[in-house]
Amino acid sequence: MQQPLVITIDGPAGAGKSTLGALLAERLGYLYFDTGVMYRALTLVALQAGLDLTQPEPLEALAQQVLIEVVPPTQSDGRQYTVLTDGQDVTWAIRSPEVERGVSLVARYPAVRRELIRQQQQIGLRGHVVLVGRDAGTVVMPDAPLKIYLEASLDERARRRTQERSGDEAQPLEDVRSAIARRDSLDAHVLRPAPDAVILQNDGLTPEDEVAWIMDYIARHG
Ligand SMILES: Nc1ncnc2c1ncn2[C@@H]1O[C@H](COP(=O)(O)OP(=O)(O)O)[C@@H](O)[C@H]1O
Ligand SMILES: Nc1ccn([C@@H]2O[C@H](COP(=O)(O)OP(=O)(O)O)[C@@H](O)[C@H]2O)c(=O)n1
Repeated sequence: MQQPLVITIDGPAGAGKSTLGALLAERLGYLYFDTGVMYRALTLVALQAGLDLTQPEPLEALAQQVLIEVVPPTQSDGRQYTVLTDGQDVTWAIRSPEVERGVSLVARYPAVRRELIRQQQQIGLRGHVVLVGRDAGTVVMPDAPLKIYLEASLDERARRRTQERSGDEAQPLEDVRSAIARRDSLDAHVLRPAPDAVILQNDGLTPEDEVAWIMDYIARHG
C-alpha cells in the first residue's frame, strides 16, 4: 500500500484511538483530527446555554451556528491541541463529567450529525490526515484507503481511564466502567467497523506496538 492519504481510526471509548491517532499522525507527518471533540464542544456550548439535551431542534440550530475550531496547542499543559468554541478556549472543559454524560445524547440527533460530519469531511478531504472517532471510516471518509477499528475489553478500557484520571479528578473504577458501558450502548448506533476495516484488539499491546504493527501492515500491503 502506498502511504494512505487518509487513515481512519474508530472504536469504543477508551480503546486508545486518540493515543494511537496522535502517534501515527506524528510518525507520518499528518494532521491528527479527533471528531469526538466536535460532539463534545457542541455539548458543552449547549449546557452553557442551558439547553435541554432531550430537545433536538435547538441543538440542531446550535450545530449550525457555533464555530468549533481545533488548532495546534496554545499552551504547554499536556494538551494535544487547543479547542475553541466561538474563540473561547474549551480544551479541558469538554472533558468534564457533565459533557461526558451528555455527549452521546447530542450525538444521536441525525441533523446534528449531518452538520458536524459535513465539517469533518472538509478536513478529511484535505488529505494527509488521521481521522479518529466512531464513524470516521463508515460515514465521514468511507473511501479512506486504510481504516482501523480499535477494540479493547471493557475492563481494560475502564482501567485505562481510571489511571488517566488521578488526583482531583479521580473516580472509582466501577463508576468509570459503568459510564463507559452506558456510552457504548448509546453509541451502538454508529459503533461498527467498516467492512474493509482492519480490526486491532489491543489488550496487552502498547501504543508503540500498534504503530509498528500498522506501519508493517502498510508496507506489506504495497
Ligand atoms: N495500547 C494501549 N495500551 C495501554 N494504554 C493505552 C493504550 N492506548 C491508550 N492507552 C491509554 O488509555 C487511555 C485512553 O486512551 P485514549 O487514546 O484516550 O482512548 P480513546 O481515544 O479511544 O477514548 C489513555 O490514558 C491512554 O494513555
Ligand atoms: N465520530 C464520532 C465521534 C464521537 N461521537 C460521540 O461523541 C462521544 C465522545 O467521543 P470521544 O471520541 O471524545 O470519546 P472517547 O472515546 O475519547 O471517550 C462519543 O461517545 C460519541 O457519542 C460520535 O458520535 N461520532
